[in-house]
Amino acid sequence: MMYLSDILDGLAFTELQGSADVEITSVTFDSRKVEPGSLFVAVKGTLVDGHDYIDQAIKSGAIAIICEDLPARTVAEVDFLMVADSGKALSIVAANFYGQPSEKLKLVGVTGTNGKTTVATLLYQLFRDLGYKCGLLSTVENQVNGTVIPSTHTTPDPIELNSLLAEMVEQGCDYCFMEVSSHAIAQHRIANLVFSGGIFTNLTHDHLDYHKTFDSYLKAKKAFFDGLPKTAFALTNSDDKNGNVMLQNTQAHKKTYGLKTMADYKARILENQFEGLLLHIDSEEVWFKMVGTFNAYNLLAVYATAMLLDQDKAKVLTSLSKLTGAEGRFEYIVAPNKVIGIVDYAHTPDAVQNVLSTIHDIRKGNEKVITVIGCGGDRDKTKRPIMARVASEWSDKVILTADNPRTEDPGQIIKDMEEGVDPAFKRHAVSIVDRREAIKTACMLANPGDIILVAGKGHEKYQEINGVKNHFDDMEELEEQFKLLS
Ligand SMILES: CC(=O)N[C@H]1[C@@H](OP(=O)(O)OP(=O)(O)OC[C@H]2O[C@@H](n3ccc(=O)[nH]c3=O)[C@H](O)[C@@H]2O)O[C@H](CO)[C@@H](O)[C@@H]1O[C@H](C)C(=O)N[C@@H](C)C(=O)N[C@H](CCC(=O)O)C(=O)O
Ligand SMILES: Nc1ncnc2c1ncn2[C@@H]1O[C@H](COP(=O)(O)OP(=O)(O)OP(=O)(O)O)[C@@H](O)[C@H]1O
Ligand SMILES: N[C@H](CCC[C@H](N)C(=O)O)C(=O)O
Ligand SMILES: [Mg+2]
Repeated sequence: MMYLSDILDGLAFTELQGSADVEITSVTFDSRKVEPGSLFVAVKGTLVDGHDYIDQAIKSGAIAIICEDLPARTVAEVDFLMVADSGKALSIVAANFYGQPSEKLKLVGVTGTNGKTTVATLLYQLFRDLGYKCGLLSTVENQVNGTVIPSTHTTPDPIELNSLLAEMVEQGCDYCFMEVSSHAIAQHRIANLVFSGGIFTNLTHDHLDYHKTFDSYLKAKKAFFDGLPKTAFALTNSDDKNGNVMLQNTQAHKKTYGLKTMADYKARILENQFEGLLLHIDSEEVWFKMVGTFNAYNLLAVYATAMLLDQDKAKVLTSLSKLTGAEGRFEYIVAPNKVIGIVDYAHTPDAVQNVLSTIHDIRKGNEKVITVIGCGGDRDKTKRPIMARVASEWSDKVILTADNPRTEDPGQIIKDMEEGVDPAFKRHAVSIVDRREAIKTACMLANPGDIILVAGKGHEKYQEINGVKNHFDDMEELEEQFKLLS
């Protein structure tokens, strides 16, 4: 049994009416999920204002309301608590409601533009292999020690987040590795969690629709490190231009990793091939199954984290050398006629550049590179022409197509992309709106040995059009087409 007074610890509020001694059945910020006895937290969102749904919440049985502004009509039996920031308040009461689960395991957060899913997944796989019970919160999926729970966000909302952490504690997990998105930091989804460590991967162009400027995107990421406790470690990529900025104001133990600059944890690439990476890492030479320079960074970040968490070096390197990371990240298949198909979640200019330069570095000869790429609707429009430019400059042929159009016209998204293709590369580029047709055309154009990169959707099993998610799987499409190539 949980009383309102039990879940207000750490919350600065003014109580206007009612009594904190009411029993709370659930906490929610969505009036549609209110049930009798719920505490409803009214949050000002990006589309609508949760305060407009207070009446609805009360009708559905809410017994207490947390809000920033008092509604015109209040109800005597309902407790109203006024706070300065409902988003922050939501995180505080959610953590209290679920018994502060982040304090009961070692929680490690990964932030940065690219590489979060890869690093968090590798850590989860590594620590399970080392014998620990673990949890994972990621874009691809959430996991509680092997049990998969589908994920809808890179970082869940505070209620789902704390409820998943509580489940991990219940199942006896020692660690949880989670992605920390910039949206989550800005919306205080992670406020009030107790982290044992934070990892920074890199910062490049993304999400400017939401953060408006690169500087405010940077500040959002930095806020995660600013908020880490003294007992935590803060591990940054010292080769990234903003790597050290992240640690400027943190009180956590500062640690660095890098391939080029001075760092606490260093590695050097000895071989970079389709079959994997040979790294000189912390005085050892080890083969890994992961491909490309960007994965050398991811592997080094994971290795450094394992060291900071006091794991045995030899065991860590042996285990890491076997791992292949997350689904839909540089996954490849080979057709009977030796055409190679790669599915990769590259959906930022930097990721597209990284994956294509990796393909260039590791191809055996002069095989053609054919890239199929689109950009998501209702997301950062400014990255569209840049992604198309990078793709056309680094490919022998590029097919611009739809990604998740969401509520936008896919033809218009492709037009935005076309703007970025330099005239010198125009002859390399064609536009085919239908993604299935685009993949099919790439397969028809490929000769034995050529490489087809299908970028942007990685693990996604759907294409979202006007709020409907239709089944679509890049790898499945390639497999179908590859059956016909002999
Ligand atoms: C732009 C954005 O980030 N939106 C997120 C945000 O919603 P919001 O506050 O803007 O919601 P809103 O629709 O304006 O509603 C405001 C409030 O009114 C409430 N409401 C609304 C309607 C109603 O009938 N009753 C009601 O109570 C809502 O529950 C909400 O509390 O907070 C919600 C709860 O956490 C999120 O589900 C929602 O994610 C939307 C669906 C989304 O697409 N988010 C993406 C952009 C996102 O968060 N991506 C990041 C990063 C991706 C990455 O780089 O990996 C992620 O972490 O996944
Ligand atoms: N360390 C890295 N540096 C740059 N690019 C990377 C790095 N790791 C992965 N990538 C590229 O970015 C893509 C996405 O990787 P990943 O899913 O690990 O990133 P993410 O940060 O979780 O992305 P999201 O913001 O969507 O959650 C990969 O498919 C690859 O092309
Ligand atoms: N986590 C990223 C995913 C982008 C994936 C791409 N397929 C798209 O739909 O834009 C985002 O929310 O921006
Ligand atoms: Mg991710």
